[in-house]
Amino acid sequence: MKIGFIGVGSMAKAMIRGFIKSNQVKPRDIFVHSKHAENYKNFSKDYDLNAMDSNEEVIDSSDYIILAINPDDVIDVLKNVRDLLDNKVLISIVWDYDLQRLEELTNYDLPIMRMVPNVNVEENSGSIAYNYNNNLQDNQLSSTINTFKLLGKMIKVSEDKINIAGSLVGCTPAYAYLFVEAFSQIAVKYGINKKDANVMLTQAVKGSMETISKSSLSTSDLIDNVCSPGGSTVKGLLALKENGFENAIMKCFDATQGRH
Ligand SMILES: NC(=O)C1=CN([C@@H]2O[C@H](COP(=O)(O)OP(=O)(O)OC[C@H]3O[C@@H](n4cnc5c(N)ncnc54)[C@H](OP(=O)(O)O)[C@@H]3O)[C@@H](O)[C@H]2O)C=CC1
Ligand SMILES: O=C(O)[C@@H]1CCC=N1
Repeated sequence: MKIGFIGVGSMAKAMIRGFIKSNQVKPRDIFVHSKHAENYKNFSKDYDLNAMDSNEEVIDSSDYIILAINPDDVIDVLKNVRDLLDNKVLISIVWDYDLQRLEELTNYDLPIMRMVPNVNVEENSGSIAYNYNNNLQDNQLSSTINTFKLLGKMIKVSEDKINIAGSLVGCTPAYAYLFVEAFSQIAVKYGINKKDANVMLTQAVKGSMETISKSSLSTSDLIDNVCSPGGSTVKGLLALKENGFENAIMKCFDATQGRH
């Protein structure tokens, strides 16, 4: 499968690194272009990709085109390439651009898949919420899913829920990093060096996520299991609640749902 990237920013780079780490996608089957030559040419050289001189050339060389640009650039970019997309599959990772808008900006026959990935795709442990329009053929769907499964878990979501799923999938890594960063800073205050604190915290968080995904217990039961009666955990938990942890999470999530 020849994969083209229009835009080679943080997310495209994470996807490309994930594809290469999987050993299932050859660097020479990846074609890239972005706005600034110094950005995409250096990256392309580092990974032995095909650096193309224009978005048009990316499309010409690829079967599956990943639109990996920011929402404000979509209208201009698609205006210039919409007539070149015949017989291609467009995969958009653009935040808050629904399938209907993408169809309006291209042509109504184009197979389009919409995805919200997260940066963990770089380590092949990402998640990708996705949906697609009716123009996508079964073989296009299965080959896309088989390829993107290399990057992590694929989760099909209806169009009316994809922004909500997108916040859960796409934004959460930053909050998880902040959670670890906040605890590691306090560990430094108590005299543990940050590197050791990060090792301990990362393993504790990773193990907890593993437990959530494998256990038959609900998350609230799992919390209860950690809280020994009269113990430290419940005191910490109540301190979190008293200081607005859950309210802060709610505000955080609401903020991610603001339209651009
Ligand atoms: N970062 C994340 O974790 C996630 C991001 N997304 C979505 O993915 C999209 C990209 O995000 P992200 O990678 O973080 O953003 P970046 O700002 O890092 O990357 C944007 C890319 O778009 C390129 N670009 C801008 N104009 C053009 C153009 N005319 N032609 C070709 N390329 C162009 C830029 O080029 P150059 O580098 O040369 O300046 C850059 O490579 C966004 O819509 C975002 O919402 C979705 C889920 C998660
Ligand atoms: O911050 C953003 O808008 C993008 C979408 C999800 C993660 N990064």
